[in-house]
Amino acid sequence: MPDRPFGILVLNSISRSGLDRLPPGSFVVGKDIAEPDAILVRSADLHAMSIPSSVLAIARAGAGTNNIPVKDLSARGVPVFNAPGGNANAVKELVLAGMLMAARNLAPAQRFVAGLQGAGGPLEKAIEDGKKAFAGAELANQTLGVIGLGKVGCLVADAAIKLGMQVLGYDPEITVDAAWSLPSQVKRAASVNEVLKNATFVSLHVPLVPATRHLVNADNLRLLKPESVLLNFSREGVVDDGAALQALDAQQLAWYVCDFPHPGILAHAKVLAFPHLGASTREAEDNCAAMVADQLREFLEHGTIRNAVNFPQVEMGRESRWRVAIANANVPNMVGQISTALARAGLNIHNMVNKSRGDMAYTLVDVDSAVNAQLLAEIRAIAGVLSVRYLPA
Ligand SMILES: NC(=O)c1ccc[n+]([C@@H]2O[C@H](COP(=O)([O-])OP(=O)(O)OC[C@H]3O[C@@H](n4cnc5c(N)ncnc54)[C@H](O)[C@@H]3O)[C@@H](O)[C@H]2O)c1
Ligand SMILES: O=C(O)CC[C@@H](O)C(=O)O
Repeated sequence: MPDRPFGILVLNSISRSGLDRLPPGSFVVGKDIAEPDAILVRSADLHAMSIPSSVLAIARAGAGTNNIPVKDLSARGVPVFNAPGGNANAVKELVLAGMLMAARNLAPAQRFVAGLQGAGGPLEKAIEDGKKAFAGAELANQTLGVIGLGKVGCLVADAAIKLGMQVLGYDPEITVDAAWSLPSQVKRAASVNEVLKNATFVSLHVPLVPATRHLVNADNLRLLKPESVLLNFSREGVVDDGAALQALDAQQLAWYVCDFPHPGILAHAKVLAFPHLGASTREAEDNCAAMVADQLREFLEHGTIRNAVNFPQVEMGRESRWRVAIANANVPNMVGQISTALARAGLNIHNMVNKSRGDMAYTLVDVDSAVNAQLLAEIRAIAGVLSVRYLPA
């Protein structure tokens, strides 16, 4: 353990039930930590800030990591943790709310009723005369297209099936676990276009990456039926919002439900915009904060990597007091060079694990005696080694 507590810089409001998992003796947690060992964040834009060289890990208390410069951090050997599934139920419930709000015209209906305040005349008559304008449609038997069948998309698909909807799903990289968790009634689409052509409700649940920017755009919005509802709980940028507004104006689209408001869409009568509210429930905030706090603590204290978006899962039970954690490029002979350096220093390897994912690899080595600063410097100097940490228990 280090001779001082780990410093954790907190950049957004993070649930206490997560922060309380970082005990005061071992961690100093706050908004003003000068040289933090780690950063805990929700939606704050880390692209806009210079991340101090002291930072060993970033933990995102949520799913999306597009607000974090993951590539740059990978090059520094810094893992970026997130909380897969921690807020999925919260998002699912808001998607259902969005579908119902659109299908039943609830926002204009509510505005109509609020407008009756002080209008004079018999309220009952005004209500009965006015309600015709807000008659809607039921969800049952309609088709929902789900684009992105990860943690959120699978729950949305499942809930829609339970509501009696038909579900058409598209995800070219669906995981085996996600495929197993989907109800058998979900039909598989071969493309975004197939979903747009056949669904009346289309809900997006993909990360924002270069390949998903403007996934829904002027070209493919034309495929929608005029009564369609598009729901974007993914990210601003996944839909070309200008094209969505044009589709609304041209009556090629009935509603655009969006969790990422910006000046261009705020005032449109057919936009239902929420203030990035998908994950804002007590339960989701607690889940995500607890998950990332545990992952951060395990990493800082033992080098364990669980749920990093840029590193493999690496866990090794601790059987010796002396552990070295090495992040390195996934190139040949890294393990050979690390073991040779340890052997040259007369250290016996007690246990070792090395895993890779894409360009990144990570090695945990437990040795039978203490490691000195010179050996750590030698390992650090091996070409391809990105970071080295000594973690004596
Ligand atoms: N509104 C909110 O508050 C809120 C909350 C949680 C997540 N999100 C957003 O939703 C996204 C999804 O969350 P999740 O927890 O389900 O993530 P996830 O990683 O579990 O699922 C994402 C899925 O998208 C799929 N995918 C990637 N590219 C695709 C493409 N081109 N076409 C179709 N599918 C594609 C992946 O294969 C994966 O299965 C997050 O990245 C985040 O941006 C928003
Ligand atoms: O932290 C939040 O409120 C939003 C999180 C959400 O966008 C996510 O990607 O998990």
